[in-house]
Amino acid sequence: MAVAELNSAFTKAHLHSSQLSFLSRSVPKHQHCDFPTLHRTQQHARISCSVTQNQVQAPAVQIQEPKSKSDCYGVFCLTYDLKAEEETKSWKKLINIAVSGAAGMISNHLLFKLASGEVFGPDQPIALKLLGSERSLQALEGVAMELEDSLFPLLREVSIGIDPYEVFQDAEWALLIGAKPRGPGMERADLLDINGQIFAEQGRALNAVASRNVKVIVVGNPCNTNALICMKNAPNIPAKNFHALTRLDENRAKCQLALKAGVFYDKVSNVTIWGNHSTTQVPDFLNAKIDGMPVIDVIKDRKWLEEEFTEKVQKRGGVLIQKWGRSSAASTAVSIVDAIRALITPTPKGDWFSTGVYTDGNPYGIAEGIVFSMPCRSNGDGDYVLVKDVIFDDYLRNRIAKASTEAELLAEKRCVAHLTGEGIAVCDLPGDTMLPGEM
Ligand SMILES: NC(=O)C1=CN([C@@H]2O[C@H](COP(=O)(O)OP(=O)(O)OC[C@H]3O[C@@H](n4cnc5c(N)ncnc54)[C@H](OP(=O)(O)O)[C@@H]3O)[C@@H](O)[C@H]2O)C=CC1
Ligand SMILES: O=C([O-])CC(=O)C(=O)O
Repeated sequence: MAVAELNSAFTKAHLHSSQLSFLSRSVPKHQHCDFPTLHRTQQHARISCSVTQNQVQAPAVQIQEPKSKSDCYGVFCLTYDLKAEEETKSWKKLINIAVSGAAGMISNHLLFKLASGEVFGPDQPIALKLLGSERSLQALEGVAMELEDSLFPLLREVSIGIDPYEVFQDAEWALLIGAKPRGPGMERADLLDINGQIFAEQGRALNAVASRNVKVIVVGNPCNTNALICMKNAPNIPAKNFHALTRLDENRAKCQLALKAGVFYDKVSNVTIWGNHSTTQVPDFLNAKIDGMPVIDVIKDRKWLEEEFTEKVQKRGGVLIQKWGRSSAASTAVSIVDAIRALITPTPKGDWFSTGVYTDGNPYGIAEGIVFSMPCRSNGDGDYVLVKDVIFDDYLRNRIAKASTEAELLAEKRCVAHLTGEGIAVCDLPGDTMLPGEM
């Protein structure tokens, strides 16, 4: 993209959105920025340019650099004065949000929700740090351009890059979406290994450069075991900060229960997804409620609950792929928003939410050392506790054991032992179970 074009787009976007007073601008006509970065902090806005490893970059010239950043190359750093901006006075401190697979389908929905303020709130400015690869870098520039053109006042910085050690710097949230999709004929063990390598590296990068209390939500499949690998490679970050996304499954379960009961879905609460984000997951109707009443007292069709409901939720992703020709993207982005909001707002009294978290110390007797979806509550500080007051009867216990979601995760863990530092991998996966999207 030409520099002049960039300047005009960034300047226009910023002036228009926040009525900034323009302080200084210095951009040589001859230079070209392939990987532009828009930075807008409370005091400054600047455009910078990240480079790939094999690119030659002109010497950096710093212009009123507010904080030291390796990706800001002076001539591309524009500085504005935001002090006059009344509306920012009540804003909170900027937070850094890293997103991998940022040029993918899910991100294409998610990034605009994050930037709009609907996730972290109307007084929370954000910086988006987008991770791509050589293959997606050009597309990522397109994503960044669309973000600029959206004139989001709360979006203060956008940076793109392909090195997780740069992109994850100071990240307070890491939304790890990028992963290789399972192709025809590919064994689950192969997928575990290929994607496991990605999440091992990203775990190491988070460990090295992210905020010490970064919250990590792993979306890329197989997300439970990817989250485990990421966590094991980031020993300096609390294990409980790592989540595997099962909120989409919870939302799917709520929808099916509402449909069967003939109520709007806001009446459905206390739905837990137990286990793996795969077709072995156990959607829990025993503890679920409709309008405050146990689901089993409202839907008096136990056979439907045990068989049809359960299978519908387990296979919903695959049915959608058959219809759409691609996997759930918009509803996944919505569920990531739900998952974040569940951690940053107090859980409504008596309710809970599902998320895949580390099992160590769990009160349900589930094997330790795996990432397993369980019911949680939060007081809104980004942390959570496991819910103790759930009915955990023989039906549920057997279902979790017999449907082998626990055995499956334990087998996946053995299969990636080489990536978690737990010895030599032994891959004895029980059957070739599937992701919800594979049928
Ligand atoms: N947990 C859940 O509930 C759900 C999880 N998912 C999972 O989320 C992930 C992303 O889905 P979606 O955004 O739709 O997928 P897309 O195919 O649109 O994007 C995936 C991104 O992954 C990155 N990627 C990383 N490694 C590879 C590789 N080896 N080959 C190809 N691409 C790679 C690519 O970005 P780049 O080149 O920049 O690395 C790509 O943009 C998938 O793993 C999917 O299975 C989907 C729905 C629900
Ligand atoms: O398998 C996939 O890629 C999609 C997926 O996870 C889902 O729809 O739940």
